[in-house]
Amino acid sequence: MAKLALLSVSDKTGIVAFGSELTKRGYDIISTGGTLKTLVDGGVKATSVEDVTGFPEMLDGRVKTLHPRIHAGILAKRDNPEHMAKLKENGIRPIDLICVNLYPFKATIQKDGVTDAEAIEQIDIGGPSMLRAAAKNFQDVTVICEQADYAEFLKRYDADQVDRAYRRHLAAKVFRQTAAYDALIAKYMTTEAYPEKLTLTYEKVEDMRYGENSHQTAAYYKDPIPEDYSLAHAKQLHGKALSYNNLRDADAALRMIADFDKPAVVALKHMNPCGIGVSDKLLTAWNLAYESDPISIFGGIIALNRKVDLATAKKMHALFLEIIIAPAFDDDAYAILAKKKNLRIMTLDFGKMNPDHKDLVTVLGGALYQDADTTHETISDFKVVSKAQPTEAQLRALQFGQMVVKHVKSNAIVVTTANQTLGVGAGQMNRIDSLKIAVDKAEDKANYGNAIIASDAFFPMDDCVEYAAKHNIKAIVEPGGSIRDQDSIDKADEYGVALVFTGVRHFKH
Ligand SMILES: NC(=O)c1ncn([C@@H]2O[C@H](COP(=O)(O)O)[C@@H](O)[C@H]2O)c1NC=O
Repeated sequence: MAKLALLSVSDKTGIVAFGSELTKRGYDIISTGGTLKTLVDGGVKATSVEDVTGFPEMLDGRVKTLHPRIHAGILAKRDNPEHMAKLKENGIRPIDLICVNLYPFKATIQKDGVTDAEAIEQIDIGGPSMLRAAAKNFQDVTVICEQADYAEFLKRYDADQVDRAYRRHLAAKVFRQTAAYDALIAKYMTTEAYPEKLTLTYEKVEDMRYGENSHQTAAYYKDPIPEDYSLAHAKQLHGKALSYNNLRDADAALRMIADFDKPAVVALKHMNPCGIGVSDKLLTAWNLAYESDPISIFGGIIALNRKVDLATAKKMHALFLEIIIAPAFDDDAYAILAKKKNLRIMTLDFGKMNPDHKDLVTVLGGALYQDADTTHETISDFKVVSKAQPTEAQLRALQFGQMVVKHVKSNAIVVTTANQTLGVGAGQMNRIDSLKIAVDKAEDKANYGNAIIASDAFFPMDDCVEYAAKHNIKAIVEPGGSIRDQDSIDKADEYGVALVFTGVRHFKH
């Protein structure tokens, strides 16, 4: 008897050609309403599923293929005589090939103003049931859930290579696809922040040349429905493919620059800022960021939150940089930057971090899922705990400093003015070492006279205040909260330093 294929697809692209090729290879075809019409209109001979089940499609299409005549035909084990006898006894024909793609749930929930009823109606039930049944019975049934596999299947069929390994490969793909489909539905319906099962799903963007190091393999995946402000929306206009480290750095840069409304330039290395400048003009912001640390910026990632002009582009062109990302580039600015073959030039409409964004990190044997640190404190949140009161200018610098320090790996100390980082001390295992690094980088800078210090977490003892004061720092912002806060306050008073507490820690491990 001829082989039997069931075709039931929402996205009908390529289905006529595929159906036609199947019939040429001797397959009989059965199909659901819309697919059947497409096939027949396209000149492909096919029979209605209704004729097989003896039941009309009903309940607005909620029940079409959910019938034992279909599912027994898929699930029967061909080498099990009892199964085959049962099929015969009930006049059921084995189905050899299932080709299904599902209702467009993802596209539906992305539509503006979609109602709950519309979304729910696009939850496919019969399709996944057939796909899963066929995938379970891959020993005997071939299952195709992607148009990309139509041609490959035909090629293999002709070469007599539709073997068990290939069918298993197709079956595994089905379980990934239905799991991802259900994960999206679960996300749409779930109201809990931390449900009992975390069923996140990501779609592959590309295999990467390597991971964090050249001996590590890696691939890049994106959220199927990325947040508005995210790397997934960035467009690469020029340059080499982004590496694993590039993507992580670019992500860190986007998180940093989102905090600034005025023209800002973030220069970043290894996920830490090496220079941030803010001004009324982009070029001035660039100069401030560059002068923060002209050495570390070499090979850095630059994010700019305004359209890049020629003057700023020329400055950047003079350096070796890995990535430049901005909302747009003037034509002449782009032309000069694009002279560098390898420089990655990217655009992204900058915005604010989604306040509900959650970050996922893996640990051995599990994962941690938490709110992203999207807040920063403003002057109105500051509590002056020292006798000395910060000046207006110092308050603005303290605000800038504590906006920057939360983006620096802990233990983090930054020395800044109100619009420029002067020294960044990142990732040391004790706070005083971070402070020493930050001060050492800052001390010879022209603007050091206006410098303040910001710390991502409290000072466990008074040594940081003392060190800062001895290096001419006049104002410090830190969260407070140490049992020895009073020691730091006393030390600030001893040196006449203004000490401000925010009450909010910004660790970044
Ligand atoms: N309910 C069912 O029995 C059923 N069987 C197949 N489907 C889906 O119906 C779609 C194809 O429908 P049509 O051929 O009528 O355009 C496919 O996406 C397929 O996954 C069904 N629909 C949804 O659950």
